[in-house]
Amino acid sequence: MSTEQQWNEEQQRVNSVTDLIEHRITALEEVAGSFRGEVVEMRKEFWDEVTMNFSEADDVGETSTSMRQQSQVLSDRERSHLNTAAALDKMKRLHHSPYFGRIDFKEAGYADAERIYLGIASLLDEQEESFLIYDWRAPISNLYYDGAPGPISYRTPSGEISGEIEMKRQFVIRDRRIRFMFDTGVTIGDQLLQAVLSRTSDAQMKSIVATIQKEQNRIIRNDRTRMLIVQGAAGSGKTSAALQRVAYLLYKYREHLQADQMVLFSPNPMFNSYVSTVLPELGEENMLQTTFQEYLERRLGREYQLEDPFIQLEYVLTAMQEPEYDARMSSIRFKSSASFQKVITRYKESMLSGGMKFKPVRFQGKVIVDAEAMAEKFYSFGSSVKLVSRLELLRDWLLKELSAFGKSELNAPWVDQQLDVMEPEDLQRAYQRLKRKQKGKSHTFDDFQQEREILARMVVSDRLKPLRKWIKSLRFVDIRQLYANLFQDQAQMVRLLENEPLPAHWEAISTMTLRRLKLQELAYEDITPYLYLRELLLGFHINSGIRHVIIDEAQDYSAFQLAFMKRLFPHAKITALGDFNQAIYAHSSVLSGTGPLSDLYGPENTEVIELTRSYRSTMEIVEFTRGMVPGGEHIIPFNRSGEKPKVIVTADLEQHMHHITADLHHLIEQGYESVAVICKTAEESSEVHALLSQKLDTAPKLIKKTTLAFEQGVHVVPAYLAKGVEFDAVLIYDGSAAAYSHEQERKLFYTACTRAMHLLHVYCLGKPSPFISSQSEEWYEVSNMTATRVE
Ligand SMILES: Nc1ncnc2c1ncn2[C@@H]1O[C@H](COP(=O)(O)OP(=O)(O)OP(=O)(O)O)[C@@H](O)[C@H]1O
Repeated sequence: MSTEQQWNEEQQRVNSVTDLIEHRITALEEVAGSFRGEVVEMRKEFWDEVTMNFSEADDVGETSTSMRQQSQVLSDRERSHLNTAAALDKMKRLHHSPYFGRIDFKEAGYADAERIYLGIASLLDEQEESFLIYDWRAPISNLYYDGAPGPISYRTPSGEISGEIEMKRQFVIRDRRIRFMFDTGVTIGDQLLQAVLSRTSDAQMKSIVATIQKEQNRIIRNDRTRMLIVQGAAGSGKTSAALQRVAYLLYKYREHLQADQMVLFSPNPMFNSYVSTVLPELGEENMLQTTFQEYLERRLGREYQLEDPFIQLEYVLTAMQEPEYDARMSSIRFKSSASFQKVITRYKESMLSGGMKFKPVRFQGKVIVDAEAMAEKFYSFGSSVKLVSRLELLRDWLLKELSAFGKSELNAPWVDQQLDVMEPEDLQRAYQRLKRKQKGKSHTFDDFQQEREILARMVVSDRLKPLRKWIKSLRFVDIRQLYANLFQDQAQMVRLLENEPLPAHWEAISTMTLRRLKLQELAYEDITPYLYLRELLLGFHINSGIRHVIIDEAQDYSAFQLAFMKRLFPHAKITALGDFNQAIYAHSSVLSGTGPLSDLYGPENTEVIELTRSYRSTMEIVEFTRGMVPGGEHIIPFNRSGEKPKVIVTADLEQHMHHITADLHHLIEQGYESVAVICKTAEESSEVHALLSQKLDTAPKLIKKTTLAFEQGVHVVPAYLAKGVEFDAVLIYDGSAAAYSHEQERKLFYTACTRAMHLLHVYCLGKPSPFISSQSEEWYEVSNMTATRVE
């Protein structure tokens, strides 16, 4: 058959499938319209339909049954309405683009091959017997992603099916018309991928279902492993694969798994908005999205001023000249390590025999039970009783002591004073309370003495309430003092470290930690250990409803934090995605090989998948950036060409800004939709933003750590906040040796440069960074402007 004939035949199929979809849309719209009307009517009539009669006690029961039945009918109708709306939404999406792939599969034992068309949702024919379109997540669709033409098999719930793929075809169909169509081999359409990747970027991430690659498919469909680790080069599709994986799991386990049982940990709030449209685009609800910092804030933010990872990073990047710098670095490394976690675990064990610290129970400045008495009581319970049980026993004892204290205060002068100033409402409240307690028995304040006692008891009880709550929630354990103690007692720390050495600069670390604790502050590196100690002693908060945790940029979590997450989500499978070359924090973890991530659930429960092909950037950008990191030669660029990255060396700030501004003007004129000027720090970003705002017609957008939405246009952004996102063109504000030459800056520089999809210009105020100059000049073009004058 000629290509033209094939094209016509396929176009006819597109026509008839689209006709059917249109027909379904009309039918569904009718149903949806009538449902909507019905539900609105029912809501209005709700109170008429139910039998209302509250006059007699017996009728109350009848009325509530009637209301229950009526609200059941209403909620059934609403559910049907929602289902219809979802079906309609699915049809509309199919209408826009019904399918993107076809495979002809001849099952063993059958004479003819079946034509299988794949789309973002399935569609049955008019008789509801056979599939006109298969959902991309259906078992059979795996053949499309996984197999080349030839013999193959796939797994279904009822067993393995084998056969042969006779043909694999790709389409781009938009609004009833086939725009592209070609037959393809193993890799799904280099051609289509070329077309997709050459497009300009979007304010939102896109779904990649039509072009999922074989190795990405392994990530998406992996549903057995407890811990799935993906180590992937910058732009290799880790985040994309993770999101399609969520859609896949929601489809495969739709009977048991809901979107709110999955949570994504993102590097920053803006990233959340960037990825938030992918799942809805695939017809699924969004999973929960958060950042680790948000979680920490929720747990400790009321008690402490918490430093966030960005402030810590800014310190790491800018404070090299400060006297405490080396000590802080040593502190960050130590406190993020698995050894510090062990230290804290041993510390807790050691408290079985001594060392617990308590806060005295105080009332109006007066000590009711002092810390020594509490410790004495605590250790009187005997060594066989578990620590947490001892705390509970101590709590019960304290509550009794508090009751006794309350009784002894009934005649205290402050109570009299309170009684004197009692308002009539208070008296009324007291009376009501008494009545409730006595279960409706008639009661009057007939006896003055009795009345006073009742009111006094109420006054005392009200006043002691916060203290009772404080005791009940075990807040009498002095966690701050216990944490401080780790840094006050060097001999103890040496013991707890067992055979490991004290970290360098121990004394300075201690002083720094204690100083901040005193100010009610926790440095970022202290937050997780502090919380861990608290939870070890008072009991762990766990979230047992979550079934899947997806950690993006997993290399940015410390060993300690990862161990913490494991405890927090005891019933979840974990998907951790990251890139060790983008590990920009001082506490970062490695992803593959032996490391905290792979140790978390042990080798038998862990699978590591590596992605080495980079899709985001042009071949030239990948060739340039991969030279900056060790092992970069393993990163394979996707075959898409653009211009070589440019390195522009300038002599002074004026000249520097002049060239950057001219470049931005030019890029805007050329139609680049998203351009980023990437700076090193937040401070530098706001300075550059101010300068550019004066020079450009439309002020660029400054991205801060609090920025929530990612938009098109020109941005100024610190490198660490550009993590995970991408831009059509990237201008590095200053890639000079003065800005990037320390080893800890290498990965930040790499992360910044790899945000570029089509164009990368590195401006250098002075000599270029060694991460550039150590590379062969064949990978980039240099323009030295130092000798030219700005007009
Ligand atoms: N199979 C694919 N088909 C089409 N586009 C793809 C595919 N895989 C990745 N991409 C595109 O490549 C770009 C990078 O993908 P993504 O952001 O998921 O990579 P990443 O590995 O998370 O990157 P990084 O670690 O650098 O943040 C995105 O524009 C994405 O749409």
